Amino acid sequence: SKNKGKKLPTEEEIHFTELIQNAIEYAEKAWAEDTLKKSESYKHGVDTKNQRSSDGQLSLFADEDPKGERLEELAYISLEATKKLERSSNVSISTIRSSKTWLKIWKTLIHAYCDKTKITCDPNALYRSANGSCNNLHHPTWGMAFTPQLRFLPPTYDDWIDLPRTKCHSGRTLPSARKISNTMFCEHDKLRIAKNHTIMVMAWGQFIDHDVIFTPLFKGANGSAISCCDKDSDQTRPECFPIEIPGDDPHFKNKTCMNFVRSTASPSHSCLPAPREQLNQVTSYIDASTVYGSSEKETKSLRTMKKGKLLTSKGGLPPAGKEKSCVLQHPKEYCFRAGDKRVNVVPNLSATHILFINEHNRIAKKLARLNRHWTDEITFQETRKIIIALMQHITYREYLPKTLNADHMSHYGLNYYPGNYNNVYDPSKNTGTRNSFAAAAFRYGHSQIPPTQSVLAEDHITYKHYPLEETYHKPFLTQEDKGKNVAGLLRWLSTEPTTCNDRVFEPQVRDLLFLDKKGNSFDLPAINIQRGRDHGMPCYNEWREWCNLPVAKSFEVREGGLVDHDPVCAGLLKKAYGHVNDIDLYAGAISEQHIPNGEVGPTFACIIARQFHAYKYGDRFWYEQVDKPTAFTRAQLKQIKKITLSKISCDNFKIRKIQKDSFTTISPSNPLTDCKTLPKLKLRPWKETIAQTKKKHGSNY
Ligand code: HEM
Ligand SMILES: [Ca+2]
Repeated sequence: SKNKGKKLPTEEEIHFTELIQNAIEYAEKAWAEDTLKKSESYKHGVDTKNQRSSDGQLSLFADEDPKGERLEELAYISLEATKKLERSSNVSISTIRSSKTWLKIWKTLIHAYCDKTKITCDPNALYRSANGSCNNLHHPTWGMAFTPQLRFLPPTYDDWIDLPRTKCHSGRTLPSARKISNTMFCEHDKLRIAKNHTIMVMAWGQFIDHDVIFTPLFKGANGSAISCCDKDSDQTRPECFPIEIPGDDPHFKNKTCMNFVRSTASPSHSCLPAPREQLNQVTSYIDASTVYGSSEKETKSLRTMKKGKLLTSKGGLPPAGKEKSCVLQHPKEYCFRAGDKRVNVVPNLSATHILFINEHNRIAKKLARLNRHWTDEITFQETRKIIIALMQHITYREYLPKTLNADHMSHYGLNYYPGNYNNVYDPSKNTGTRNSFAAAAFRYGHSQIPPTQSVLAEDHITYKHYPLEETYHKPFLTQEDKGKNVAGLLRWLSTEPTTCNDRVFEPQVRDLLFLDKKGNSFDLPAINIQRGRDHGMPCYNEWREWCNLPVAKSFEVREGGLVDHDPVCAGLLKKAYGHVNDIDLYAGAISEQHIPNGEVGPTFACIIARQFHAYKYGDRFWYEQVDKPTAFTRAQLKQIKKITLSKISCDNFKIRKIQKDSFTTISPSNPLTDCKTLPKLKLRPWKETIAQTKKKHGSNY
C-alpha cells in the first residue's frame, strides 16, 4: 500500500482514525450536554450564587480565572474521549500510549484540545516571573501556575481514568468519609495541647500551603455554587461526589448528604491519553505568590506602581476586593483582595497576609530612599526578592524543624546553613506540588486548628476570644478598630500553645466549617478523605511501601501490623475500615504516632520532606545562592539570614515584646524580650551607585 514517496494510510490507521474521531465527537457532545445541565441547575435554583451560605463559601475555592475555565474544557474533552476510546477499541490507555500509530493519530486529532500556550524565556532575567514560568530554563512550565499537579504515585481511580475511588478491596463500597470522621476524629475530652509550639505553627502552615497549592473546584453556570445534595436534581452530575451522612450522626440531624464538588480535571501532561490530573492554579515555588499573585496581571493589580509599593487600604490593610468574595456583616466592612483569593477564610490567615504586605511596603520605602535613582519596577522587584527570601528562610529555618525532626531535616537536605551560601539548585528536579502532599499530607495542619480566633492585648494577659465558626470568611475581626486587632492576633498566634496534631479535630472544623445562618456546615477532615478519593489517591499501605515503611497486613500493633499506631488508633481504624488495604491515606497517616521530636507520623513526614526537598532544590532562584546575577550578594544574604518571623511582627505592628522564636512558646530558653534586641534587617548592602544600576539593568533602565 505504498505509493512513491507518499504514504497512504493503512487499514489499521483508517480504523484508528475513525475510533478516535468518534470518541472526540462523543466527548464534545457530552461537554455540550453537561454545560446545558449546569445552566438548567442554575435556572431552577439548585445552584445558587449566595456566598453567605455554607455551599457558597466552599465555592469560593472554585476556579474563577478564564484560563482555568478554558483548561477545564480541554481536560473534559480529552478525558471523555480517552474513556470512550478505551471502551470502543477495547484497548487500554497504556497500550494506546505505547503504540506509535495510535499516538500519532491521537496527537493530530486531539490537537485542537491541547493547551498550546507558548512560553519564551529570557535566560538573563534577573527576577522570577509572576506565574513561575522559566524558573527552569529547560522546562519552562515546571512549577508554573495553571499546570497539572504532579504525582509521587500513579492514581487509583475506580475506572483507572477518572472516577473517584469508591470501592474496597473486597469490592464493597468504602465507608462514608463522614462515618470515618465520626469514628476516628472526635474525642469529647478536653483540648489536646502541643506543649511547646505556638498557634503560629498552624498559621504559617496555612500561609505556606496557599503559596504552593490551590486546587480549583468545579463551579456552576454564572459562577454559582454547585449543589450536589438537591433531592430533585439529577444525581449523575459529573461535578458531584457528595458525602453520605450516616443516620445516627451526632451533629447533622435530619440530613443524609454533605455537599462535595469535585476538583476540576487538568489537561494531562503533554496532552496524551492519560488518567485524570488536578490543576494547581498558583505557582508551586515558595515565591510569596500569596502576596504578589500568580500572574503578571494579578501582580499589576496589587501594585501602586509608585516607588515599588503595594496597594493598601486604611491601617495598612489589604485593598478591597469583590463584595461577594467574603461574608460581610456591617456596611463598613469590605472583603480583602490579595495575591491569593483565600485571604478571607480566617482571621489568622488574613493577619499573615497583612504582615507581609506591610513588610513589603516598609522595605520598599527604605530601598527607594537608599536608591533614589531606582525606578518603581526595580524597587518593587528588589523588595519582592527580599520578601520571598524571608518566606523561604522562615519556612526552612523556623517552621519545618517544628514539623519534621532533625533526622528528616538532614536526610532530605532541608537544613538551613548558618554559613553564608548554599548553591543547591538542581535543574533535573521538578518543584511542582504533588497531589498526595496537597490532598493529604500537608493538610495535617487541619488537626492543629484551635477552636477560637483570639486577640491578645499588649499586657500579654487580656484575651478576647471569638469562636472560630463565627469568623469563617468574615473580615470583621481584622477590620474592627481600624486594623488594630491585627497586632493582637499576631500576639495570640505567637503566644498561645497550639492544638496538637493527632486524630482529633475540634468540633469547629469537624462539625461547623463554614457554618451559615441556616445551620448548614461541613466536616473538614471528612472533606479531606473525600478529596483524596476524588483525586484517585492510592491508599495508606501503598504510601507506606513507597516511603520504605513496613506495610500493615493486619490491624494489630505488632510486627506485620500497624506498627506506627497506638492500640487505640489501630482499634479505631479497624472499626472504621474493614480491611487494612482500604485505609485512606489521610485517616491512616494522621492517626500515626509522631516521629521523635516531630509533629507528624512517619508517612506524612516522608511525603512532606520529599515535597520540601523539591521546593528547595528545584528552585533556580533559591534564596541561599550567591555569585549569580539572580542571587543576593553575600552581604545581603547575611542580612536576610538574621531575620526571624518575630522581628517582622515587631517591625510592622505595635508589638514591643516578643520571644525570639515565635513558633515556640515563651519559656526561660525563649523568653519574652524587647523587640529592639532582635537582629535587624539592615538595607545598606542594597545601596547601589547609578553606574552599578546601569550595569545591572542596562543603561536606560
Ligand atoms: C482555620 C484554618 C483552616 C481552614 C478553615 C482551612 C480550610 C480548608 C478548606 C475548606 C480547604 C479545601 C478543602 C477541599 O475542598 O478539599 C482546605 C484545603 C487545604 N488546606 Fe486548609 N484550612 C485551614 C488551615 C490549614 C493549615 C494549618 C494547613 C497546613 C498546615 C492547611 C493545609 C491545607 C492544604 C494543603 C489544602 C489543600 C489546598 C488545595 O489543594 O487547594 N490548611 N483548607
Ligand atoms: Ca507560590
